[in-house]
Amino acid sequence: MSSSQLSSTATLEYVNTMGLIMGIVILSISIYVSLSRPGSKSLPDGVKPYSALPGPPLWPVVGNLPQTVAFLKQDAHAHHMIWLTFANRYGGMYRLHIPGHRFIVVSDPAVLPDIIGRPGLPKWAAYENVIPLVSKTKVHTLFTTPHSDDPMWKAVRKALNPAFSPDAIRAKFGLVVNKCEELCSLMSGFGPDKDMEAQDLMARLTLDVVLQAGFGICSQYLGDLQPVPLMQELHYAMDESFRTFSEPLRGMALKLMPWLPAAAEREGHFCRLYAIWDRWIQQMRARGPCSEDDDSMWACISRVKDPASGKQLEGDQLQAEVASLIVGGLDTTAQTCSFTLALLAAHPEVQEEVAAELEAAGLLASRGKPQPRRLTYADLSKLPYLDAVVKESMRMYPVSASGLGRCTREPTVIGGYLIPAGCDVQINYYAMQNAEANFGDPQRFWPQRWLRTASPDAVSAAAARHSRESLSDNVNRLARAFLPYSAGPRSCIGQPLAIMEIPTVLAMVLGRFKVSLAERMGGYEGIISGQQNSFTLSLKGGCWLKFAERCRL
Ligand code: HEM
Repeated sequence: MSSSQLSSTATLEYVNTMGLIMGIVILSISIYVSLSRPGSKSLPDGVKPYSALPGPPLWPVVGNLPQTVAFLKQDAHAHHMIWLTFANRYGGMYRLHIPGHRFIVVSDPAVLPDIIGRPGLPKWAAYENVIPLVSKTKVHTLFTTPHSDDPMWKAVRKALNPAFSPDAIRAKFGLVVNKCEELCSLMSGFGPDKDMEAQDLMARLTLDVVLQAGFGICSQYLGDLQPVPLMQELHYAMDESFRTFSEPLRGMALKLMPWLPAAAEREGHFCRLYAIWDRWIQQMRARGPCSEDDDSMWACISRVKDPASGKQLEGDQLQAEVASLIVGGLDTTAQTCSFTLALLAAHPEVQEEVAAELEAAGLLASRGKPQPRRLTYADLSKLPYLDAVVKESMRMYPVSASGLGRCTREPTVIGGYLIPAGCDVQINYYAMQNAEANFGDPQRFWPQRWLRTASPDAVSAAAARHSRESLSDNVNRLARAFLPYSAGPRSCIGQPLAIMEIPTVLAMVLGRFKVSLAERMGGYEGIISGQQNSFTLSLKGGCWLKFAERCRL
């Protein structure tokens, strides 16, 4: 490391440490002020004041110092686990005492209708951290627009619907199958002893699919295994944007001191990222206008007219919408596939259940049948156990772990409490889907809990507490606390593509290979301790797996 880099690192460390000390001083003052603030005087009947919300006492500092330090400094990527600990301790809606910041975390599904889709609750400011990933002029996109009554948001969402219609998704199925064939050949070539990093492989496959299916760009990232510039730049940018959020003083320091090597490095990465988006847009434009029956994402976006000017989207606005679709579909789908493979590798008995289901459908390779029949679109709806496995994996490791963030603009009743204006409200999907109140034995990877045909003794411990409820009610109750794609008007627009792509990848890979954890993962414990949350949930250090061909076992 050069001396200038060292001094840059030292400066940033100094700024962060000073920030921490200042934070503690400000915190102490604000705790004093907030404790001496009188409660709300007149409340509607049955509504409790904000101050009555349970929560960690004087969080973050007093009584929770280790977690505070972890959160503020070393391990901001682990905050989803802290939120879960608090959900189990303080219940389905609690507040955090953060200096100068009102913040509630919700994991009780009964409270969701008070938040999701409610007019007057815009997306919170944290979404703005996504903007620099997709736009150099910092324009809002479908994902970041705060209000769902925004005319531009409505126009883009409406225009994009055909790209995710059942017919459009079915039409892309063949492309996904071809990519999975390519993936299987690659795995077969590496042999059973090679450690393969599933997150990288899945991201390559997903990027090839979204670029080709959505934007007509025939990339070969899966085939050539060279570093993928978009993934390199995007992951740097995500990490950097996340740090701006978790270490605000670092972001400020980099802005105020552009001569620091770290600032120049940041600038270089973002320039390269924007150049990639630019290049792809030029490629798409070079193909000329789209035909009327083209329902690709690119064709749909190209048809959007700005409600204010009546003109088609262009420049950075167009590029940002395209980029946000690619970013939205990339790590989410890829990490879901890799978490599911890792969980199956760590639970061989569940993997064998999947194999039995695939075998019954003629989709499993074996010594006597090295080439199983080709997966069809119709097969996807006939694999209930695989579907339950995907649900269980998405329950335990929802890639959008931080869930949904909204902000109150005026005093608002949520979950029976009067929440003051200016409060950030988070439905933390990780906490909700792993909370003991919502799922029996939540730490157990147990796909059976999702099966309506499960035998009575397969009913979860939570269902046992509701002993008179039918299995079907049990599954419906679980589904209320399960929102990996979110819900309401701002739910995931790409869900139809993901729910076609994920089981296709899994059915084809598991039909050909037996998956096991590489030694370096350190067993199931390694999955639990390796999880990190920045924009999406992933495994720190990679998801290392081995793939042994079933026809050679
Ligand atoms: C496993 C796969 C996926 C998961 C778990 C997932 C999850 C989510 C969630 C939870 C949201 C709501 C976020 C919030 O309100 O904060 C969301 C929104 C969104 N997703 Fe996905 N997503 C997936 C795949 C995709 C794909 C394949 C695409 C596009 C190709 C996509 C594009 C988007 C966009 C554009 C939004 C913003 C929608 C709006 O606000 O109107 N996602 N996604």
